[in-house]
Amino acid sequence: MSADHSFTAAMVQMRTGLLPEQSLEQGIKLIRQAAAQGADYVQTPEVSNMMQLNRKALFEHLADEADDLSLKAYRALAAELKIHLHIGSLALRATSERAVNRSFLIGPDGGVIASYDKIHMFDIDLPGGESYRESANYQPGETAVIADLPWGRIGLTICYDVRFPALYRALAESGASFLTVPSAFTRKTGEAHWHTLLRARAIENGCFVFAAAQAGLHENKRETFGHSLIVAPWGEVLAEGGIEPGVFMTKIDPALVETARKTVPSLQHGRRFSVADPKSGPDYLHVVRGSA
Ligand SMILES: O=C(O)CNC(=O)[C@H](CS)NC(=O)CCC(=O)C(=O)O
Repeated sequence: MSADHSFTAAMVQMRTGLLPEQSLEQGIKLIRQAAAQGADYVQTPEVSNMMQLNRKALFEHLADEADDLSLKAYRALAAELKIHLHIGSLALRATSERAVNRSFLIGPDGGVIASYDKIHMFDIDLPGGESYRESANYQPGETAVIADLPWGRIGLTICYDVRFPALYRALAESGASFLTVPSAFTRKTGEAHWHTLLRARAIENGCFVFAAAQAGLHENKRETFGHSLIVAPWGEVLAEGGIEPGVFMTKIDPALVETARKTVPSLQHGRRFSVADPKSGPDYLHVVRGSA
C-alpha cells in the first residue's frame, strides 16, 4: 500500500429529516455533487438516514442492516460513482428493544469494507433544558475499528466519541493516518468545543481529521451545529462548512502525516507512565495518587 499520492476528500453536510426516504434523496444529491467535483472519499454525517427524538417513531422506521434501504442505495451509489463512501452512521435495528448507531465504509465496488458501532453514548443534560439519553434507544459498540484505504489507514468513530482522546490515540497507534468523526453536535456544545476538540485530536495524533456534520434546524426541532471540518495533521482547518447543507472538500496530501510527526514526535514519546495497578485500566492511562 503506497500512501504517497494525494486524493480529494469531501464532507457532505446534511440536514437530515424524519424519514429515511427523504434523507436518502438529500444524501444522494450531495454525494453526486461531491463526486462530480472530483471527490475520491466522501463522508456523510451521523444518522444520515433519520433524526427522530421520539422512540416510537424511531422504532417504526428502523430496519435491520440486511434490509436497510439507505445502505442498499448507498452501496449501489458508491459502485456507480467509483468512490469510497463513508456513511457517517445509520440508525439501524439491533434487537426489538434496541437500535445501533453504525457507520459504514463502502468501497468503489459497492462492498462494505468496515462498519463501526458508536461506543460512547450521549447521555447529557445541558443548561437550558436540552437533554439527551442516547443509551435509552441505542446499544453501544465495544470495539475500535480501522480499515485500509488506498491512501493510508482510516480510523472510524462517531460524534460524542471525540471527547475520549484515548480512543483516537489507540487508532493512531494502530496506524491510522485519517481519523473520522461524522457528527450531529448540538449547537450549544458545538459553539463551545467543536473546533477545539477536532483540532486537538488531529494535532496530538499527527492525523488528518474528517468530520461531516448535521447542520441547522431539523424537522424534529433539534438544532445541530454544522461546520463540517477537514483538519490537517498540523492542526490547520483545510475546509469548513457553515450551517447550510452542502459539500466541503479539499485535496489531501497523506505525506503531511509524516511531516507533522517528524516535527513533533509526540506519538513516539507517549506511554511513559509507570503501572501501579494493572486492574484499574490501560497501563498508559493509569494515574497514581500522590502521597504528600
Ligand atoms: O439521536 C439522533 O438523532 C442523532 N444522534 C445524535 O444526535 C448524537 C447522540 S444524541 N449526538 C451526539 O453525540 C452529540 C454530541 C455532542 O453534541 C457533544 O459531544 O457535545
